[in-house]
Amino acid sequence: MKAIGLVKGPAEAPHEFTFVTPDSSKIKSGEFVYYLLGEKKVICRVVKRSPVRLYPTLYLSNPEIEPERILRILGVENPEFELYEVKAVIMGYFDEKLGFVNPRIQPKAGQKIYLAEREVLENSLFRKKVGEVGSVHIGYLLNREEDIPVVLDAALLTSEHMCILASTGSGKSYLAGVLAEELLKPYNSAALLIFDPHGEYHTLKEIEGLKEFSSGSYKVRVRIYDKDEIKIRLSELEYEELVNLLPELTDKQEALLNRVYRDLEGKYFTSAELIEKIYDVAGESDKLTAKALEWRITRYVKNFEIIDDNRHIELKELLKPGQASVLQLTELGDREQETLVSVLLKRILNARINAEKGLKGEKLEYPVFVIIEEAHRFASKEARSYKVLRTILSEGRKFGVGVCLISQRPAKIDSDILSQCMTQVVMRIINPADQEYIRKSVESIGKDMIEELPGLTKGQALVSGVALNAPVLIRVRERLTSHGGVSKDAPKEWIEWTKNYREERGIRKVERVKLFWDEA
Ligand SMILES: Nc1ncnc2c1ncn2[C@@H]1O[C@H](COP(=O)(O)OP(=O)(O)OP(=O)(O)O)[C@@H](O)[C@H]1O
Repeated sequence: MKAIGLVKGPAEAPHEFTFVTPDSSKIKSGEFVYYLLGEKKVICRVVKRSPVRLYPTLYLSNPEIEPERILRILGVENPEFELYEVKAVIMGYFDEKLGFVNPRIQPKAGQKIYLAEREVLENSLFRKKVGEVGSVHIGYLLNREEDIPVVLDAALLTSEHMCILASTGSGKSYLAGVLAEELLKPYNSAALLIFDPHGEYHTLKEIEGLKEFSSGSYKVRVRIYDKDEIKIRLSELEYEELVNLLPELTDKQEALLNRVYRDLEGKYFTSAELIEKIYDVAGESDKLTAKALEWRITRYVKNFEIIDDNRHIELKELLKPGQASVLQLTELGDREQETLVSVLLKRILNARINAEKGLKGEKLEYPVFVIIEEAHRFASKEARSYKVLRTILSEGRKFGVGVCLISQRPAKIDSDILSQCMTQVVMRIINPADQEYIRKSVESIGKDMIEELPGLTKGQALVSGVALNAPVLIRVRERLTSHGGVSKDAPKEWIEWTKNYREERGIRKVERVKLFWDEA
């Protein structure tokens, strides 16, 4: 146990203090240190480091001569000339039952500060150990060169919802892939659904051949659903969802459709039956309105390929423990995507409620976890899927429907929804409006932590919330499967395309015809 600094005194807030440390201790923001209170180690998080003594400018005037040499020439024994003042926030000593307990006693001036050892961090910051049942190993502590695993509690992560927020290209979907891998390990065996608007998650299929994902009778499965397999039944659409698909309805048409829908609610019907019912209810007096509705239903609803009279995705096929289902939305339009998310999530929530309450109807007997990429498109107030997402975020935990929202535009996600994500993973965010929005919507992220966000690089993140005991900065672990969202190498693809094009057409390099003067 080697001291790295000495306490200088209290800082602005009662739970903060400063200590002085030489540059060699390499203490950075986000690091964990402690002071002793009797036997107890009171753990503190470093939030700021500012220089108190630097080399005089004159010592730095010749790049060929190191300032330490000048000091030695001047007879200064200790070459640790640069000193830093570090602000630390007291988290408390760790108690197995209570978590961090703030002793409300500041360290005394001159008291020694120690760097928190690996064991101290592993036992206090995380609720789980790597490989334990219900553990999610997403990476390592950022500030340490040695690999200190960052492990989240899968139960809290999946039931209390989570979000991954970052500017584009920061590594959100890479991290979501790590999360999916962890949840599909035998010690979690999750029932996982991924809404994948950019086709980035098909590579998870590689899991099926990896030894890390099989144990005894456990065999993991990854199902990729493309456009042709994604179907929702017409009769599963709520009235508003159907109206949203039919542009420019007149008041009269809406009123007629509404009446028909009230009669059909909860029943299974085809588009022909819906149209027949419209004519029935309209009678002779409203035949023209019925005709206009028939025309719209035939033209617009039938145009949506995902809407089918009979077929729909079976929930029990889609969601099973030890299986990830990836819904590839790449070829679907925005309206189709939102309608799909809305209808499917509603069915999933109802199936969970039915199972938990022993009600009739479709049931899912186990909790499920849903990853939603591009969440700002589905969770903004204007989105068709907003209502169901808000319900799931506020009530889903009671019924075992957990959600992970991933977005590069957090400010577009409704704040009520975002504030229900109890574990937050925030990566590099440059836009100040997004930073401010996160600070306001996410309680556990303080101002000092927000300041870290622009300085993070690809694959680094701030993780906070219920799935661990204290916020930490991490570097994301390497994926076991390849990442499906790798940025395009355009020149490589252009060269490849040109080569194939020439080969397909038998275009060979034309040798220049030799002319008589070439011979000369
Ligand atoms: N932890 C990591 N280790 C190694 N490479 C990474 C890591 N995180 C991201 N990358 C690489 O960085 C690139 C961008 O990552 P990713 O696709 O996850 O970003 P993103 O935030 O999801 O971007 P977008 O918003 O555009 O979807 C990819 O090529 C990926 O392979």
